[in-house]
Amino acid sequence: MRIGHGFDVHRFGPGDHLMLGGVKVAFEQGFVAHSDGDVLLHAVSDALLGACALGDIGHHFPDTDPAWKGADSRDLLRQVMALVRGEGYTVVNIDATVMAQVPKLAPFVGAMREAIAADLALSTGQVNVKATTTERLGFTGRGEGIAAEAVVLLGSLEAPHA
Ligand SMILES: Nc1ccn([C@@H]2O[C@H](COP(=O)(O)O)[C@@H](O)[C@H]2O)c(=O)n1
Ligand SMILES: C[C@@]1(CO)OP(=O)(O)OP(=O)(O)OC[C@H]1O
Repeated sequence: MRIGHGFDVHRFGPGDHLMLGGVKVAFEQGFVAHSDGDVLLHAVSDALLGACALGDIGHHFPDTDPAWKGADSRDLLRQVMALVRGEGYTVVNIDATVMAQVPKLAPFVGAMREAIAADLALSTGQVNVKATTTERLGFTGRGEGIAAEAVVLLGSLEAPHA
């Protein structure tokens, strides 16, 4: 078995929606990013890569490469999962936390879990997403951006729970 951890931050900038966990969330700002800025999927992707000692998404999809300009982070996540399978692993479970003072995310959490589960060929019971405000403290609390953290547990493709 292998464990992995991911963390990512994106600041708010001009825009009218956020992509979070593969879900479009209407908002008065967007994310500043090379890709669609989906900070939750980036944290999950980094956790998967971390569990396999394969570096991070900045290594695999550099923000200097025009190929990833405006990229759909669900595409990046699926590519990361292909790398994980190539190493002989599958996901046992994922737990993620989004730190966001705004917007209110509880109504979107179910759809985020479904999107992540679909991209990784998991059941929704293997994917948990949580949100917390950080109580108006720090950059997230001031509403300057959003942070996300994820941990994943991988098992071997032959015997996932061994
Ligand atoms: N952006 C957010 C942040 C939090 N929630 C939900 O509100 C509840 C209370 O949050 P705390 O900051 O006190 O941890 C919690 O259950 C979160 O799910 C949210 O929907 N959107
Ligand atoms: C996702 C990538 C793709 O170029 O760019 P960003 O959307 O800027 O996201 P970040 O987490 O800052 O860096 C990882 C990059 O690989």
